[in-house]
Amino acid sequence: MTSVTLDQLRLTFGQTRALDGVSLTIPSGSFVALLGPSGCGKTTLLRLIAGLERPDSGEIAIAGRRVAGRGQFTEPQDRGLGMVFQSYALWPHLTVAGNIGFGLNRLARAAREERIAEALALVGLTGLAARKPHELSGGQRQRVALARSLAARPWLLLLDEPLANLDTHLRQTMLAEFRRIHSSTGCTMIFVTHDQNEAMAVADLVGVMDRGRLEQFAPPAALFDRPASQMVARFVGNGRTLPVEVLRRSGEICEITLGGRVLRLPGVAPVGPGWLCLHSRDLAAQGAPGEGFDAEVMAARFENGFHILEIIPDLVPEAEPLDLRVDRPLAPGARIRFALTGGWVIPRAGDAALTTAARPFAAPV
Ligand SMILES: Nc1ncnc2c1ncn2[C@@H]1O[C@H](COP(=O)(O)OP(=O)(O)OP(=O)(O)O)[C@@H](O)[C@H]1O
Repeated sequence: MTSVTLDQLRLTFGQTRALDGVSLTIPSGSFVALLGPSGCGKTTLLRLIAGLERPDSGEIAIAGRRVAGRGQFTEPQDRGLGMVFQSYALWPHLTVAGNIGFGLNRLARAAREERIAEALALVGLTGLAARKPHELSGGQRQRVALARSLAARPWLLLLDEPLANLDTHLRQTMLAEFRRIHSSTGCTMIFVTHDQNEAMAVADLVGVMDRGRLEQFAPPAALFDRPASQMVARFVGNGRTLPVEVLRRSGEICEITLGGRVLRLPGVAPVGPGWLCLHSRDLAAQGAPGEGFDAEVMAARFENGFHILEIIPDLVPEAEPLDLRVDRPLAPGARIRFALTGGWVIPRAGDAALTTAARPFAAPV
């Protein structure tokens, strides 16, 4: 079976530290997304696994066999993997069948045709074998590129932003296809994307990267529920972090002060400075006087069928606005009261200098 183990991978291009000590174990048969802002090192990591780059230091093992590190290097074609890129790179003069069978010359004709038919069926293109790439839609071309990789029956498939050139509707269709192909082939898939909705929709496990480092590797829900760092808390789901003081911790409940108020919320921070990580689902509009927090409405927007208010709590005036879902919009300047219904408290060690008003990460495209 095909697990992938990365141990302390480092790679520098000139002055740029593209990867800065990444360690990760990708279980055999899993569907993993590598996610992070532009330039965080996702593609570099994928290229290292593929063998298209050599690490400065660290090791890579595929299916328990070392392919890079300690003086060893296995060429890409000998790693038993398939790759699908953003650009489909199909041969324009070959038919769909010709493109898919291109790398299968070592097989006898009958076996090759069987593989082509099998790959076409896997991606739902049976019947289009005789077409040329220019006679296909963008989505169909992407499927041919996928079929070409699958025809070699790889145990490890690397996908580098494979949906970047497709429109929203086609992306959704292809995401469903990836999941279906993953469950029917059982191969390990590693998918690079900067679009977190895409990552969350397809992957069993998501690796969030930032500035060449792996911040967290966890199932999608855990990135929301239990972010490991301020970066993950803010990047995933457009989260916010508020500075708090942790007074006491008992198991996974932290007693904190937020703007002078004492609260008990889930978390794992030791006594001392902490971040309270919040998403809009952790806030509820609440009318009861004397309870909750007072806030001022800064802006309102309509998103995915909900009215969202951007509010600044009176107790934390320096905070970046929090998102609050409401039934009806309120004008900027209006007052509102809200309750905290959840959140996750993490330590503020090391990044205490970061302000809560730090620039938000770019929204997913
Ligand atoms: N061949 C190269 N030569 C010089 N610098 C490089 C090279 N490849 C990558 N880099 C730099 O390494 C860093 C990581 O790049 P990488 O392409 O891995 O990021 P990424 O997370 O995939 O970004 P994006 O989402 O924009 O594709 C970036 O700062 C990039 O400019």
